[in-house]
Amino acid sequence: MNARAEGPAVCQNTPPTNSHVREIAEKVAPSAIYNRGNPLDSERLYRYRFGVGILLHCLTPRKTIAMTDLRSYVRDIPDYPKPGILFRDITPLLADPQALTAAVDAMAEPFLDSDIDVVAAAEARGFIFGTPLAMRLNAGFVPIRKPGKLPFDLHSFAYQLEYGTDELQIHVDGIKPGQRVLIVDDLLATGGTVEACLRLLEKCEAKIVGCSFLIHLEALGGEARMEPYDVHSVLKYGGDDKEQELSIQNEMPGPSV
Ligand SMILES: O=P(O)(O)OC[C@H]1O[C@H](OP(=O)(O)OP(=O)(O)O)[C@H](O)[C@@H]1O
Ligand SMILES: Nc1ncnc2[nH]cnc12
Repeated sequence: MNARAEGPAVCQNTPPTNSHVREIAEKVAPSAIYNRGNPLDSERLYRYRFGVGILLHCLTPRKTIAMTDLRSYVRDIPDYPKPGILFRDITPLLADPQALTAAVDAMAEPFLDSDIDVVAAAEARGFIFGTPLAMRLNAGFVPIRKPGKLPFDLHSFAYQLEYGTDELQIHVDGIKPGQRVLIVDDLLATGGTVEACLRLLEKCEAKIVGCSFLIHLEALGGEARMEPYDVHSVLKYGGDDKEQELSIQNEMPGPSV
């Protein structure tokens, strides 16, 4: 019997009401809603709908993305933003729901049982991953920002680029002494950005549990600047293309990309 054709008009975009479900269920499987002759009460009806929902969720095939495939969502752009830089562009990965979920899951996985209180991340790309990781880890999120963006009292850390300096800031009350903090960023290159984050968190007297990156450009030696802290990265780009593998941070200061 085609219950949908003969039954009530159930809008595809809104959840069916209990009376819709009861009416359809009576036609499709009357035995499912009657127990020893008693009509299904609303609590049992709710449980029935909940159970069917869970079952359907578990049985629905979902696209999962292996780590090897995740790499294919990162696009290499030679000579951007300046000649000699091989830019690792994550926008295709961000645009794909499964790839984005797989990336966040893989970045969070080693820290699921680490009792993280707070995820800290530097703008702008760090924010993209920092917030969903905080939610995965049931932690708060604290932004680390470029000068002129945070309104309250600040800790600041200025750091050297090849030609010039840059600076990052955090609210003095962003992290309470002893809170367990995970640093998150999309990419580790020379380590200048994450080193600045570490120094700011040390000023807050945070307990730094580790750092999680989506991409690690290993040829640039950023890991050495992070000792003694634990580093986790999902996609490692080795030293084979050392000539081209440069951090945009080592170039003349220009507009942030
Ligand atoms: O290890 P490093 O040599 O410091 O390079 C890595 C940093 O470079 C990028 O940020 P960028 O400063 O370009 O800013 P954005 O996030 O605003 O794009 C990236 O998001 C990292 O934070
Ligand atoms: N090579 C690179 N590609 C993308 N983002 C970067 N940030 C620093 N270096 C980078």
